[in-house]
Amino acid sequence: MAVIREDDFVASVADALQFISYYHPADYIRHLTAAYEREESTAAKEAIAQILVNSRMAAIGHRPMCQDTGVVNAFVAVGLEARVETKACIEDLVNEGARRAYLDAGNPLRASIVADPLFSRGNTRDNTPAVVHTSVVPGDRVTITLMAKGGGSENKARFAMLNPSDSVADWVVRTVEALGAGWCPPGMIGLGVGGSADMAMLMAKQALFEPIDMQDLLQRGPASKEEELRIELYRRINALGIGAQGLGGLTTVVDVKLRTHPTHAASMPVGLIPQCAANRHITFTLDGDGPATFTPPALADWPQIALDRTADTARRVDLDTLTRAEIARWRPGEKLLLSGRLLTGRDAAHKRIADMKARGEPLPVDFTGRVIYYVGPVDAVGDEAVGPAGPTTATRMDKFTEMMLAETGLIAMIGKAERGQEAIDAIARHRAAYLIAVGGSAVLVSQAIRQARRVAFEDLGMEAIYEFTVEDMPVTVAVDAAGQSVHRLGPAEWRRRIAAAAD
Ligand SMILES: O=C(O)C[C@H](O)C(=O)O
Repeated sequence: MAVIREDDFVASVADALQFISYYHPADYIRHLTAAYEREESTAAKEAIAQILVNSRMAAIGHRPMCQDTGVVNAFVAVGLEARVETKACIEDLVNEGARRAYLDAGNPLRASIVADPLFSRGNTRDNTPAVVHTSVVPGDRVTITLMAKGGGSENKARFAMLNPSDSVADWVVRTVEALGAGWCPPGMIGLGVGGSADMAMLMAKQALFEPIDMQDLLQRGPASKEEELRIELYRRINALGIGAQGLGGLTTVVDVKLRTHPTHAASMPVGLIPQCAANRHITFTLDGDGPATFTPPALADWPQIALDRTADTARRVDLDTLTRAEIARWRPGEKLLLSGRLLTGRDAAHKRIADMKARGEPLPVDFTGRVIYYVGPVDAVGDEAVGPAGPTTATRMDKFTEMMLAETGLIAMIGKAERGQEAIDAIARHRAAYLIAVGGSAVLVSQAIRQARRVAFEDLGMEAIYEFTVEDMPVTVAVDAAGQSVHRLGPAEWRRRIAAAAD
């Protein structure tokens, strides 16, 4: 009987979570590189290039590839003949491993979990608790699959109870079309079909652990009806033209993964979970022979890409003297290099600002003439000004946009993904602008941040308001002062082009 020591279990979970925070799986890099080489849309190609360069920087620097270091999902399969030498339960062991990994002094990961989700939503400060699923299997080993799942892609999980005669493919394509870009394409779509409502969602999550092999599948051809469906969905989703970061382009998904299970004759449960560019998961086995070890990928797995950072192709912007007149000259799709000071703020800060305004209280920060960056950064280590600090989904801030522009003096915003009509109307009304940085390129973005200091709402942890001083921070104009949106123009154009090429 294999005897697994408690500390080997905990240390293996901690090491694995550290490992996946900075190493992308090789299959994702290979498929993303193929997408980069194929991409014809300039904006989408640049976004994929940034994700690949960022991935290499994270691997070299051992810093998180994305500032959203995720919620820990653990699937623990305990062999009936294995013995884990502990008085704790499996969930506690996973949580202890997560705590160690997220509080690691050399590479602290971001604490994103809030307790009491309905009311106080206080940050637990160590990213626990994890979501733990335990099963009992034959054998004398313990096999653990860990995933650190980002909030932006998890937010776009969907479920439908279809009729048995309905087309699952049509539902999936319609659903992905409506997701927008908050899940940070290009990535994968995990599907679970059958079982019960809860099982379909679980299978959709587990499908994302399977190897990414769409390029091989396309080459060898389908060997089953499931593989035929995967190819159909891969082609139809990419034909939507959504593209990297929703900018319009050829690749929205690099693969579609599928699990199925027998179901009731009356039912067709379908779960859909997208996986963003921060594709972090790993499986290892404990056999009583010490903690698990993890083999780093070879740097040769990453393509060598030089990003275009010359001022010839980008407008330089001084944030400290920025005026509405200057903002009015920006055009959708234009590249900007920002220098100077900006403020940060995301979900919890916006809610608190709105509540304070409603109560007539003065704000602790003056937003007049300022630009806000929607971000929750990772804490700094060594000589970093701040840790990885990529954008968060701006769409969640839409409902606060009119208030921020009308009542605080704010003149522009930076985030990722599309804005809804409510926010676009507010932007046009106030002659403001919305800029985007590339989601999933957090290390790269943080290179432009020279100084960072918390200026308000310290109790919100990573959701506090910071002031960043940036130098040549690359962004793209996503909604201009006239209310034109690249997230509408780009996908519409690439959908047309892809359809024309198919005729
Ligand atoms: O929490 C974040 O930093 C980002 C989030 O995962 C998002 O994609 O909106």
